[in-house]
Amino acid sequence: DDYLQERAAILAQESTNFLGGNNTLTVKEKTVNKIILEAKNTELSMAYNNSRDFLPALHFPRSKNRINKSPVFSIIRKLPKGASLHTHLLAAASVDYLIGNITYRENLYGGFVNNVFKLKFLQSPESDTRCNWTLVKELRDKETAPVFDQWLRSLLTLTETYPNVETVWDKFKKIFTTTYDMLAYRPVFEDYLYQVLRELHDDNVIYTELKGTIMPLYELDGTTHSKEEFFQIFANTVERFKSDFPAFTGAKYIHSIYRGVENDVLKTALEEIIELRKHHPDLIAGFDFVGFEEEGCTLFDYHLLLLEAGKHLNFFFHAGETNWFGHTDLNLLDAILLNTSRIGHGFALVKHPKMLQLAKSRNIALEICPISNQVLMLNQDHRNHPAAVLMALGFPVVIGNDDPSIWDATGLSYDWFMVFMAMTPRDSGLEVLKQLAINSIVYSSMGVEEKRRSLEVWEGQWDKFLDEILKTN
Ligand SMILES: O=c1[nH]cnc2c1ncn2[C@@H]1O[C@H](CO)[C@@H](O)[C@H]1O
Ligand SMILES: [Zn+2]
Repeated sequence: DDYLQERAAILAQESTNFLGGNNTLTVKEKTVNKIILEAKNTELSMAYNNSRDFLPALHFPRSKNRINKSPVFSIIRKLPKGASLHTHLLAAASVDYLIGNITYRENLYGGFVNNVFKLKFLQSPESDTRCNWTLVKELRDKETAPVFDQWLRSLLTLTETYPNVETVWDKFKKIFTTTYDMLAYRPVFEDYLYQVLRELHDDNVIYTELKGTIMPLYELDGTTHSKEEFFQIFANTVERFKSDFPAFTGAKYIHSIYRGVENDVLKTALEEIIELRKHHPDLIAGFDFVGFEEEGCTLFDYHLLLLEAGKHLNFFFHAGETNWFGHTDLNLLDAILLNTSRIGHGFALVKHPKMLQLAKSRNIALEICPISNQVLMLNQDHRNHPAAVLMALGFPVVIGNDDPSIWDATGLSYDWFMVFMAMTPRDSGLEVLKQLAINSIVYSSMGVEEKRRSLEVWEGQWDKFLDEILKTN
């Protein structure tokens, strides 16, 4: 009797501590929860004795089509997920859109610059002398569209397996080199950003924070827009989207530069973004570094500049996106000491109990991007993702999609699926999903009024979602 009591008490304690474990569900939510748990348990049971069928254990490019058929996934697609707070603008729209729409536009040229294939809009191929440009239309006609488009797809995605982290990052970086100039063409940039928001909206996401860099947007005649104009165009596009889709509450920009720049370059970049933010306080949320974390500089290398800039600027640092212990992962410590608002990935955080405690007491949320971690080779099976431990501790976690374009994904639901199926216990259901959605709004950098409105919109969607699940099950 004592034994059973003690056993039950421990289990109860663990489930209360788990992310969302304190949520009490309404009667309606409890009914929906039953439906969700039944679907979850059916899928888990099928995989239990044959873990080859456990979709989160497979490489995403191989599991994607099967996930599309999963009943749990179809519920997650419909579920109002709140926000995506970790998305890189230049890898955020689906590759289908890039290839099927943008690369079919007039005046798009392709050519090899330093052995990397680049795409760019040009009025005449002579206007850029870095290589011999050929019209994409000619390349496509020569090879036939299916062959050429398949080649492009292989260039723009990471769907194979690679020997190690270094080789996968090499290919990953090249993808951005291939598309950068193409996306910096002003009319394309506007359509592209609109499409990014569209795909999130279609996936029942209402708000996002996009990590990007200030692109010198150009016109066909070669004129380029200023940094100020870049933000104006960005802001106008977001506003246009919001007026077309009133349920979408907004998008902000997180300025992101390569983590290997010299100190003087960083100093200028920080001063510049602080200045630009004064003109666009609602759009520019803050600052981050991007790039392979083992490469370039550590946050500690930059800490003096960052301490100063931190008086005027919020940080959203990628940190601890690594399997190493004792060097790269110390970026976590500096991110915390530099007062980061959230941590991107924090894959290594569980190895540092003191930092974990600090992050929790300072209410720093962790942006987890499971599919990114798998494709970029930090782990293979999502059941081994360290975020399961963090969620078990009740640590504030939010889900991001990082670079969905690169793994031929769209929206945020695939990452939610991995978290729900592989990182939460069998009997965790709607209470955890609800908390993940609420977290994404609470830990965003929206102002008080923006948050209030987003929560209100989300609550309306949530109620509709419950009704829809009840109606169709
Ligand atoms: O998860 C990530 N960690 C670090 N850098 C990243 C990640 N995802 C994308 N980028 C980097 O961001 C830039 C595009 O905005 C690219 O340079 C890409 O390498
Ligand atoms: Zn990232």
